[in-house]
Amino acid sequence: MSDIAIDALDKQFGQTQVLHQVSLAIADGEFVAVLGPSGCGKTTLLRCLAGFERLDGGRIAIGGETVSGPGRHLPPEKRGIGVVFQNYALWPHMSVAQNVAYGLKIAGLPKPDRDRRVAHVLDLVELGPLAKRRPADLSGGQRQRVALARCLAMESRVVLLDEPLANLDVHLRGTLEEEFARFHARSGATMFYITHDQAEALALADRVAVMDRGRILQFAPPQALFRQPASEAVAGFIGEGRVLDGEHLHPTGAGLARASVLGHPARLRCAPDERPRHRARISIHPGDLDLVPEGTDNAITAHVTRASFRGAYLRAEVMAGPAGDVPLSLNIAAPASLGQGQRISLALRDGWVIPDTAATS
Ligand SMILES: Nc1ncnc2c1ncn2[C@@H]1O[C@H](COP(=O)(O)OP(=O)(O)OP(=O)(O)O)[C@@H](O)[C@H]1O
Repeated sequence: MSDIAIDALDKQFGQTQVLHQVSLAIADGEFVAVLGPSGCGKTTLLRCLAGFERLDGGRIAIGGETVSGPGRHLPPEKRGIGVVFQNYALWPHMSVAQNVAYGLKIAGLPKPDRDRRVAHVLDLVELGPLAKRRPADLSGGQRQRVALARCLAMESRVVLLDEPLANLDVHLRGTLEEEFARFHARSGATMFYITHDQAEALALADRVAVMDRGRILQFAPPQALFRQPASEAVAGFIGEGRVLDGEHLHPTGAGLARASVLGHPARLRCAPDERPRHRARISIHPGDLDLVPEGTDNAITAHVTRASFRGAYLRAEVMAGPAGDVPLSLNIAAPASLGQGQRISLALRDGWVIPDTAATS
């Protein structure tokens, strides 16, 4: 088993606390992405997990065995972990096959077994014909696959990936995202994937840990982060989210509620234990707003500040609400045309009442 239990992890560099009470319970074989802005502590968390850093507090267990904790620090090579770094950390003087075989050689696997396993994993990542090439003669994507082949060859049950797609072009990123998904399906390994790119995190992971300033804000499946953000910070961070004021919130049962948003009644989703309150904060996304004919009942009025052509749809930035001072974005299916300054009417189709964590029960 290679489940990972991170419990109340603290880490500081000098006087600076970089990780605060980080706890994550990751299931065996799960694909977890850690998403957060630059400097929030993602790489430090990965390095703690890999054993490159010692903890200042808390505990990490892999497959039930404590690898870091009070009085214990298992060295990186004893953790059964494969790491794919941003630069892939390939040996420049070794061929593709030698790079993949290196760990097996150190582990003492006899040469015939080694050769067999290397040939097999190079086939899996479709690099068999390039086995004799040096890393310098490979594309970024091919180097990436060598790094993955190395994890496959070592049969790592846990694979840590540190921004593996950074520095690659958009087309290659798409192809390699599929590569990771295939690698995960094939190996069944527990994957821990660091990124600051939310599209990547949401597309790949079973669950995403959203991190900010050394703390985990929410750890949930991509859909839940998008549809039920736990806080304003997550709501504003995921999927071009906007947070609006709601008034006179009335839960109506079954996770639904009514409230006044931008001066008009709205039907919203909420937590099942949500209570009536005067004020609430509402999470919405561009897809929750529809253009409706002028004069539609309860429509929100807005004026267009910018409209841009995006191929399949038109993207509109508008100012909405009774005072025309609330910025919103929406996507309108093509063909459509909107001009700057044009007055439009909108309907709010969906929204999520952000739970009031300060509420007393
Ligand atoms: N060895 C170190 N000594 C001192 N400070 C460090 C050290 N390593 C990281 N830090 C600091 O810890 C904080 C978190 O860094 P970390 O690299 O974990 O962030 P990150 O989220 O991975 O950022 P990025 O996405 O830019 O790589 C930063 O403020 C960084 O400057």
